[in-house]
Amino acid sequence: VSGAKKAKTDKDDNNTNGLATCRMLLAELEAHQDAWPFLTPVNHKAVPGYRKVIKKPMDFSTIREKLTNNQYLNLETFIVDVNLVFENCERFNEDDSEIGRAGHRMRSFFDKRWTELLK
Ligand SMILES: Cn1cc(C(=O)NCCN)ccc1=O
Repeated sequence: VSGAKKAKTDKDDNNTNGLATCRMLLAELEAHQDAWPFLTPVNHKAVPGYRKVIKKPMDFSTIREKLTNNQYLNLETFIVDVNLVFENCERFNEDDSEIGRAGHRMRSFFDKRWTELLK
């Protein structure tokens, strides 16, 4: 019947909610040589001012945890968290610093990859 709704299963291989794409993108971010500042949560005890300045900390291991716990509805909600990593980095670090430059390189890598994958 034309109106019959297709039952959604996790075997839904047309990747409708983009979670396979999220897994692929996160694996590439984690493997990138410039990922080191972003792999784990910033240690706010070791980084003065971080907790006060950055209201919504985010890092790749937290994103991995959320993905594993099925907390991302779709690619869009995943991209919001990845962009939060880079926004926090730009807010807290000088552009002309090791971590600032790593953040810019990671952001341009990510932008290029997800736009390629979505085409
Ligand atoms: C993203 N970010 C990371 C650090 C950091 O120290 N990371 C640990 C590296 N081992 C400090 C400030 C910051 O914005």
